[in-house]
Amino acid sequence: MPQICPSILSADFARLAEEAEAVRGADWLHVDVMDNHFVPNLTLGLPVVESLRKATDIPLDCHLMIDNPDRWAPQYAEAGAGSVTFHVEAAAAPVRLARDLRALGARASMALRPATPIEPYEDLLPELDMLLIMTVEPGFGGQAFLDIMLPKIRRTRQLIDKHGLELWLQVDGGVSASTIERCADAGADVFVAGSAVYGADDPAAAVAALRAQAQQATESAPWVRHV
Ligand SMILES: O=C(CO)[C@@H](O)[C@H](O)COP(=O)(O)O
Repeated sequence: MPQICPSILSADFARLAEEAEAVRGADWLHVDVMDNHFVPNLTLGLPVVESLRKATDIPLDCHLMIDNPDRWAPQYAEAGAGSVTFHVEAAAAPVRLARDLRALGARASMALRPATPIEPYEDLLPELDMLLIMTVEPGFGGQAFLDIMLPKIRRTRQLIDKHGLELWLQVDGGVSASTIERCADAGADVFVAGSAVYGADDPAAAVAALRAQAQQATESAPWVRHV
């Protein structure tokens, strides 16, 4: 079943509790943490995650676009994030960090910028619960989807299948009604959508519609084994 994660980067930061309520039915609430070093934007941090955790039942999917995730990521797990994503380009010891996150009870997830290939990290995949392939340069919402990421999504799905892993494959950036089917067909099963959800008149209906589209595309996708 495809999962949809509305990104609160496109929400009204002055009304985050209401904005979480507006996407009831979403699988995860995607929380973009940016430090103005790893990416050229500054968003929110631990205190906001701690408050959001109390304000919504939707599990939090924290995407850390920050330097030194080895130091900070475990604190997001302790703050109640159900899933914590760090960037491999920023992590000093990604295996140790993934193990630390799992030990704290969070799902461990690793992200790749568009120019970072998956192949050097094949042996790390069993240490992860999710792999995030960025389909825009990280930093801002509302950017155009990078079609050139589709082969990387396909190759990653092949690696997941080759090793028989239960790893989720997430895509983030420019995911919308016009791109989600291509992502699902290539092998993604977890979809972050910011402007496509919060820019809609009815964000909860947009979540349901995106999930239905992804489900339909997944049913006929070449990577799905029908038993
Ligand atoms: O991480 C990021 C941007 O760096 C994303 O999570 C954006 O928030 C996605 O926004 P849309 O591209 O869906 O508008």
